[in-house]
Amino acid sequence: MIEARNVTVSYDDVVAVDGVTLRVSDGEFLALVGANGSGKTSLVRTFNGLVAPHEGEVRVDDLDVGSNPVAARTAVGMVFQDPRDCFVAATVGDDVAFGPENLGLPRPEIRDRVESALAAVRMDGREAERIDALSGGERARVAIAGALAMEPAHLVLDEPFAGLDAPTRETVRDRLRALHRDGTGVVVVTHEVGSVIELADRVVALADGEIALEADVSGDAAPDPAVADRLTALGVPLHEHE
Ligand SMILES: Nc1ncnc2c1ncn2[C@@H]1O[C@H](COP(=O)(O)OP(=O)(O)OP(=O)(O)O)[C@@H](O)[C@H]1O
Repeated sequence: MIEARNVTVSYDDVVAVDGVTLRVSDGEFLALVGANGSGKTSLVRTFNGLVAPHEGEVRVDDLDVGSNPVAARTAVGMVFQDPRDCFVAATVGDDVAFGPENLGLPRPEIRDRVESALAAVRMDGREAERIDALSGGERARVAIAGALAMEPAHLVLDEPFAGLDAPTRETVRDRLRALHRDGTGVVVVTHEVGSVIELADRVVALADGEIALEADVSGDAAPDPAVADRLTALGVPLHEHE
């Protein structure tokens, strides 16, 4: 479980996250939504210690993240909005293998994980390609594959659909659906609610660093109209044209 208690994150005089308390259960699929600048990225970065809360605390599997950063990063895999800085190897295959190698897994298992993670983002068979020769969308896909290959208990993806073409979006969505079905906790940070609502158990919307809406949407073919109205009012309509 990921548990943020009364978390505040500030940058100089900007309060990005303002006293948020949020629990993400094991195996839960949470859509964390909100307009640009509402604090989504800052909040999730506290989940594995990339950002330290200025107030409050974050616990993962009942361990304080600040004092157990390695455990937190193993339990909570994160894919960034801008993956440019997160590559550690020159080629696609070596980059995706890096995390599993650090877990000390046997070679065949590493190979299987890399293959499966690359297939999930429609990059199968491209292990030997250089990352610096890939397009932005392809790099985003490799970043997702790198996190998938770690098979963390919780996977946090920050705007995972940005820059992906329609078939790849569908493939990534299918993989997230399958991961959730198999028990992985998934947190998708997005301002496109419509792209994840069918997959999610719960939607939490942030506005000005605070939780403005929390709604159970599991099993709903279409969310409650009141929830849809509220999301529109918060600047994150279910459908882009609203
Ligand atoms: N490194 C930083 N330094 C200064 N201010 C920052 C920094 N990161 C975020 N902020 C500010 O904190 C607030 C929340 O930003 P954050 O990126 O967490 O929100 P967000 O909901 O993820 O937004 P977006 O969808 O645009 O990524 C914004 O006002 C933003 O400008």
